[in-house]
Amino acid sequence: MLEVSGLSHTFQSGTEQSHVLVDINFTVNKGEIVALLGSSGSGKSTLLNLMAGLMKPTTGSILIAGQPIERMSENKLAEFRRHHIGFIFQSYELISHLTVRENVELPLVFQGIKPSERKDRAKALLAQVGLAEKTELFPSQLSGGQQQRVSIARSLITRPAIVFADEPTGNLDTKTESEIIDLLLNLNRTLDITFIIVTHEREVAGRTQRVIQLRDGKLVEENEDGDEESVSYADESAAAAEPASYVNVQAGGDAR
Ligand SMILES: Nc1ncnc2c1ncn2[C@@H]1O[C@H](COP(=O)(O)OP(=O)(O)OP(=O)(O)O)[C@@H](O)[C@H]1O
Repeated sequence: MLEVSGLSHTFQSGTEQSHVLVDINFTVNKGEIVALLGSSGSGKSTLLNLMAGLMKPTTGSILIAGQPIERMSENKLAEFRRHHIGFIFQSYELISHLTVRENVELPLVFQGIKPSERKDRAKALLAQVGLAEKTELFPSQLSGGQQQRVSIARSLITRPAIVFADEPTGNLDTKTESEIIDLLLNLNRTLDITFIIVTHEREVAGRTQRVIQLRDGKLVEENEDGDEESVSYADESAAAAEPASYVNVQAGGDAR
């Protein structure tokens, strides 16, 4: 489903080079739900942007559903993303003047699907995420957790091969976070869709089938047996307290 091989990424700012990702290799099978865990500056967003085809890697390859996305033209990539990749963002990214249902339908508008089918599919998915009663409301009339449910429904409406969720519970309280993770686990099981959840929270990562951990741009830990205890977090708090190793990055790079 997703195959990342020999992936490295270097940002260049003037004469400074920052090696943000170094020789990353992993495979995610169809129907898996995987947390991509790492502290701030570890390279999660860069890896996510590469896997989603939003940036080209310096070296290495990314296969999604057998297609090497790093070799695609911008147009082909945009088309590929529209059909095969779903996104869930920390800040929901809903359109405020569209209703909940219209927000969920939007990706199908771009695919030229006729209105009656769009409406049916959006309503079915909204029911599945627990919002059957809210379809004609506007996003501002919903709680944060409900807005994230809308965004989850929108990410699934095209029946994508894989969904990337970027800190999907980052703006939510602990109880709502847990409910949203329950929902993602449930959708993963019932729809057999592959999910990659980017997070810096070990509580979130601890709930997924598998954890891929990044530290300073390198893959440091893999847990494939679903056993939370076998994931080593020993250095995680120390790593979080350290400044990023790429502090020399200037101009254009946010040296965190
Ligand atoms: N466009 C860029 N130019 C230069 N350096 C960059 C650029 N984008 C990111 N970096 C650097 O790459 C490193 C990894 O950043 P990245 O955003 O991938 O980390 P992250 O794990 O997602 O962090 P966070 O959780 O804070 O979002 C950081 O040191 C960052 O400063």
